[in-house]
Amino acid sequence: MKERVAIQGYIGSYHHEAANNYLGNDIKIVECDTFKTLAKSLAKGKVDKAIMAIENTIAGAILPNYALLTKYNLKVVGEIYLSIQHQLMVKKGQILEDIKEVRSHQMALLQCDKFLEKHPAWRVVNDIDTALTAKDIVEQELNGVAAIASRKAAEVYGLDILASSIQTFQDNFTRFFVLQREHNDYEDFNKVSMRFSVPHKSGALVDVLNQIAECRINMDKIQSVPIIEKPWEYSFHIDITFEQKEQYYELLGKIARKLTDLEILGEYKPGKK
Ligand SMILES: O=C(O)C(=O)C[C@]1(C(=O)O)C=C[C@@H](O)C=C1
Repeated sequence: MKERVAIQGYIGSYHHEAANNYLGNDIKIVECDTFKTLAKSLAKGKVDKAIMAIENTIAGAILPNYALLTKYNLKVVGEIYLSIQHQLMVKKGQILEDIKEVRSHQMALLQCDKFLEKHPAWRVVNDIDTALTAKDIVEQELNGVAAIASRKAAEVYGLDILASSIQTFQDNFTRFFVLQREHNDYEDFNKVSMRFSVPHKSGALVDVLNQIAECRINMDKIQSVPIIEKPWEYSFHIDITFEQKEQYYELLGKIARKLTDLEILGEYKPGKK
């Protein structure tokens, strides 16, 4: 049986492209309207894996997704870095002057902020997913409406591209997590994502960071995420890479007893940047 893989969005979305890049084409894609539905589908065993965008080089972190990892107890087994080149597309025959409204996923709209500023008269509408906006234009024969989506979406649904690579900065990348219900037992991992909180006292976070430096471990990212039950308190999500696993085990030995809620979200191989 083919592996069932949940994506946020529809066929032709960036999540779809990320899933195929990592897992190949011989998989069963399960389309989910929201990140929450995606997380729930995986937690309930309706799919084997899920692909979840976590951060973008222009628009930043997708903060609610960090909370979903914890809420649904999902594990990171890999990551994908995808170049995101947004295209402005319309129903065949429509021209730039016809456009009154532009639709896309919220993150895609954020990434095209500069381009949209040049067209202040356009109504900007958030939608579930980039590919769905393209699909709707064709299926509902919408005039005066443009979608911001991938070249793949324009091909799949048959739209005309009026402007290419309209993101604010040409080098635009989104990082996706590959998620499962259980940890993978990879032998040769050299990247780890973990979450912890520290006591509200001076130097508590610095102490953890110092231990990372002492083990000669590189911290790729730190993200603070609000703890909703404790207003103005935060948990920290960090990604670390190292050469030898021993460095990581040494770090765990040093910090585990100081942190009450250390959680390993995943041990995996870094994606190709
Ligand atoms: O709408 C899509 O096509 C998606 O796959 C979603 C998404 C995101 O969630 O960030 C994925 C990559 C891009 O950053 C823009 C949108």
